[in-house]
Amino acid sequence: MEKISVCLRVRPLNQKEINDNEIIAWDGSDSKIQLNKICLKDLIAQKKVVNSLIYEFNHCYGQQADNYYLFSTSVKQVIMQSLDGINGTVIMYGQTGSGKTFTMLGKRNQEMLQNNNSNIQQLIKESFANNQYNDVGILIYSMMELFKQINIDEKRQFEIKCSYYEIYNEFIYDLLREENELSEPLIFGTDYRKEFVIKNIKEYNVTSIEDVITCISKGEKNRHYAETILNHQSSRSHTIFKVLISAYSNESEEEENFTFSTEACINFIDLAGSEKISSCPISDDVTRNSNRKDRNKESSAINKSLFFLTRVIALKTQKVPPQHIPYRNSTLTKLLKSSLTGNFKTLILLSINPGLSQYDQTQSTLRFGTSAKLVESKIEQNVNFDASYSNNQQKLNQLIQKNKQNEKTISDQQKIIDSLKQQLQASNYSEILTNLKQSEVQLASKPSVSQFNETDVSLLEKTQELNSQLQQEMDKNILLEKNCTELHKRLQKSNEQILTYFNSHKEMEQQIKELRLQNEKYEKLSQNALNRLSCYEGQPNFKKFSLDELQNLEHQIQQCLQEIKIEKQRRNSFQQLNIDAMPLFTQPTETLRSDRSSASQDFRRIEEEDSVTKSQKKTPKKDGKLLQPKKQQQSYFKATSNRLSTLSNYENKSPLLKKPKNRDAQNFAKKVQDQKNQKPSQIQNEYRSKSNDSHSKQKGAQQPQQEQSKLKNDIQSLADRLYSLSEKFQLNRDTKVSQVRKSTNVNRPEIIYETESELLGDSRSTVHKSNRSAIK
Ligand SMILES: Nc1ncnc2c1ncn2[C@@H]1O[C@H](COP(=O)(O)OP(=O)(O)OP(=O)(O)O)[C@@H](O)[C@H]1O
Repeated sequence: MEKISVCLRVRPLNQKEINDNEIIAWDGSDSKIQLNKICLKDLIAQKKVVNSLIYEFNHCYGQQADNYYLFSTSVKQVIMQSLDGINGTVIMYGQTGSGKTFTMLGKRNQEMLQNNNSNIQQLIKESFANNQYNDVGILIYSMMELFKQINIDEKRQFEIKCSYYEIYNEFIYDLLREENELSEPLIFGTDYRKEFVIKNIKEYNVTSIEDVITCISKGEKNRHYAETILNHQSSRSHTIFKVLISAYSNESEEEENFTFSTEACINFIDLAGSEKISSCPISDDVTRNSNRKDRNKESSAINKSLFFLTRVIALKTQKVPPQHIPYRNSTLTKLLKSSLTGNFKTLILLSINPGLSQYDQTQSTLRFGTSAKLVESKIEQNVNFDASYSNNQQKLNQLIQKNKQNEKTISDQQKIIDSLKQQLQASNYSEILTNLKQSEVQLASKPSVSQFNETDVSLLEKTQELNSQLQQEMDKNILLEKNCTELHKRLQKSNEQILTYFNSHKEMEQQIKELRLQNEKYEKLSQNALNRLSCYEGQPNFKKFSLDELQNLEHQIQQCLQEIKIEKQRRNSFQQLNIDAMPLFTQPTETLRSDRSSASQDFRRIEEEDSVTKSQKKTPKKDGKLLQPKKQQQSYFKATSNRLSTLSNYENKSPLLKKPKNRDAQNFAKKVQDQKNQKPSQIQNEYRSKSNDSHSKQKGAQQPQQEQSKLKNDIQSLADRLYSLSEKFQLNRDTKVSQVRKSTNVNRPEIIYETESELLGDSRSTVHKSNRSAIK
């Protein structure tokens, strides 16, 4: 047993109610609703309530909830179960103007139906696009869902039928009938289960949502509306939109030889307003234009039916329900009997106006809902095993019809043959003969009546089978096409990737080529080195190295080379210094020369003076230079002659210094360098002595010129630096070479020198070599 679901929807206040300063009386949550504190106080003061009442339902939808949300959270499950043969009923209950029709049909759909505009697809599209889910009602959303599920179900075939009728003044009217038949009320009968059924109601086959809209549209036109003050378009009848869903399984149960099928119906019931007549005043216009008696009659019929509905529910929910429940008291209860007694999944949607002024009506709706939710029903699946039989019966009828047609064709053909035969007997026309033959052939190709009966059934089955196979193949084809396009896309992507890989592969090949060349070069180098190394293999101290040792050795050599390189750079800078210093070297030579000539002149003059002094025995003149004492003169003479001899000595030893002043500076520097490389210490000494000589001569000559002394100083410092650097350079070299020798135990300077020049790319390896030997 399953309890009836009861949900509540609270509509927002409309503009008129806002203008009238209507107060919202109710606070709702997910499943509960209660009077808010301010209104509760008021009502307690008015002695309408004693304390707060909390009403609880399956779901409470607030003012913001829309139709689609309501459908998806409550109605959808009823629809889904109907596809499996479980009946369903969705009942809208509430006072007039509380939003029952709004929920059932939707805001814009309602207008659309009244304006003969049936572009439902457009409306649905727009409502989804604009998030206006109140434009369409739960009925359309349900039917949409139904068709959606049917279309994706491959194992079953469905047949959907719709009927639309109303209970007006306790009479049932078929809303889908033509206008002239509308006034004829329908009557009740009972089916084999003793359930009430409406006789002769029209059922329309529907295959799309458009078909459904056509039905509703037709019904809405015929529906009885009347204007009340509470609601401009108040429904004055209970309307029922009934949907019959029959499902046939495609897979027959071999053993039992029947086709499994289910049947279910869903009733969408929009009840008329549940208000009391007293609280439902009729507008003046209506009073003027129509019969007030009619309106009262309508209202009393509505109220009566709703009263009996409430009563039935109350009886059913008693602790011990009475054996007899008076369903027959009203048309509505008769109709709802099956929905309330069992085998129906029933959902009651209560709608309320939240205004304080509508408190009594709302309270009555809430009470109805509270008792309704206690009603239990036994839900079972409606399985119809007879459906296969009726289905087969239908097929048989079709075959019989076909046979009849074929029989007629055969008899027609026979008649033609007979007439042709007669013609043939009358004359021997070949044309007639051929016609006859053709007719006979045609006739032979047609199955006989008896044959037809047997073969046609199997043919039909085969055709169906082939059709389904064809469908399957087509589906497969579509799938394959999809896969193909997908694969094609992937292939394109892969091609692009291959192209990029190809390009990078090309680049890498080029790089590999270059690396190979380098490798070859290095291999050659290492081969050369190995060859040279092999020369030493025979030597007694030769030791074979492990890879680590060789690597270590190589590292040391690299370090040594690095230092050599630095020394080289230093030497280059010395060269540059030499070039810069060249004019300084040439200058003192010239000065020395002039010194020598002036000194020899002085010497001669002193000798002359000496001889004159000797002969005349006179005191020397007072002009300084010539008035020196003899001792001084002698020592000066001695010093000068010493200096001169040193200079000439120096000139003999260093012919380069004798070179004229305009000699090419570069050449000079180079040769100085060469000389320095050969005998650095000797040259340095010479420079020193030269410098000293020059200094002392200048002193002796008493020609203290500042410039000259500065130049001399410069030369001296340069010479010193050159000397020390050259010494240092030699020392470094020797130390390194001896270190390497020590570490390798082999005396093989050639290897180092050659490797150095090869690795540094120095074309002057021979110079280094010779230099090295010189240094050694
Ligand atoms: N949830 C809602 N949001 C906005 N407007 C609503 C809502 N519910 C109802 N309305 C408006 O309230 C008015 C009355 O609604 P509706 O006609 O659906 O009431 P009803 O309960 O069907 O009344 P009756 O029983 O008299 O037919 C309509 O103008 C409708 O647009």
